Amino acid sequence: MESAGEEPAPLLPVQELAASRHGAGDDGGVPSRYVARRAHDGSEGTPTAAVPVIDLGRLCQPAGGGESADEAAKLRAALQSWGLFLVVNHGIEVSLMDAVTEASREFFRQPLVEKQRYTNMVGGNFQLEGYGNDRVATEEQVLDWSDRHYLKVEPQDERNLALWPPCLRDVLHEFTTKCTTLKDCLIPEMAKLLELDGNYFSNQFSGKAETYARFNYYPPCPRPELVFGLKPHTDASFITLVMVDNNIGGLQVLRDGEWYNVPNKPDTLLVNLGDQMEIMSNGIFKSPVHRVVPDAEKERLSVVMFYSLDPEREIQPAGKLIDENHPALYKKVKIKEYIAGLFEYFAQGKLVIETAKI
Ligand SMILES: O=C(O)CCC(=O)C(=O)O
Ligand SMILES: [Fe+2]
Repeated sequence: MESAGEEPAPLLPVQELAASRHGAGDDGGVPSRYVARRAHDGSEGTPTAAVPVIDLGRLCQPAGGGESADEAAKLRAALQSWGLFLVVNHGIEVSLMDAVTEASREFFRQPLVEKQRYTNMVGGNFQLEGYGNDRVATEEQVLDWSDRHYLKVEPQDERNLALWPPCLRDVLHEFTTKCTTLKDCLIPEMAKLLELDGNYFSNQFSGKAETYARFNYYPPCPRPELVFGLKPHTDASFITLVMVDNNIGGLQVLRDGEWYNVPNKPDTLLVNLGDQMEIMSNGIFKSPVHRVVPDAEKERLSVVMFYSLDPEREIQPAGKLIDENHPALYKKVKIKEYIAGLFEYFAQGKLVIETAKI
């Protein structure tokens, strides 16, 4: 047994683990620490989510007009139902998206010793940034069937370039710039849907607002129905952009107690709302619970950009959305403390948004 407060030893990356297992036994060689659920929990018949596809060029036309109103109506439906949507005509060249995915693949394909140069375990202590797995707090914690590389990309002067592998540097810089333009275009449209000033949310993003990039790698798993690539969670961000390897599904979203597959559409980006938006919109917009299931045969990669407000900022439901018929549903929370809470709750398989509810 571990003594209280002592962290268990770091784990082998799942990529290495997957490569060393050969499907022996009932559990296909999946170690018990990764077994999150019983087989046959109904995931075979998972329906597909009818996730709206939003044309960003039409949505963000400077003069507004009919086409833009159509897209805005679709956006409203998306934000009030699934909490996520796909974006086309998003202004990011397919060649850049492919280059980022390829660079990520190249990073994970390197020998372990190369990747360990960017490890998130420094002197036996877990660091948020870097390559590895999530923090392991207890022996009982159910582990996810994935590895990741996690980097702060904004503010630019807070980048820890020593953790940026050469193969990712230029493409990640360019991708961040493009994703931030996309986010800056989307967020005013969301404010307008709530009848808030168009700049209401944008004004909350100061120069200290933080963006993290997360490169997820999900190796094939001999028994995908027993594990999660990522456990069910909501994102603690304001908004998240996800680029998924074109050919492999696996992302699922929870709605009214039922899981749905999120469809894959080549060259699109997926946008999902985070808890910061749910809180500030007083729950009108939802931060969806989602999870990832690995594939039995194929590896899966995703690149995720988490846009968050300044860690020192406190947020609460927008005053204009509160009146006697619409009481505040969430407490005031400090971003920094909320995000720290996310990692703690995620490790325990719980949702941090519950702590913010009144
Ligand atoms: O890999 C994906 O499709 C989603 C990843 C995700 O939800 C996350 O990194 O928070
Ligand atoms: Fe997520």
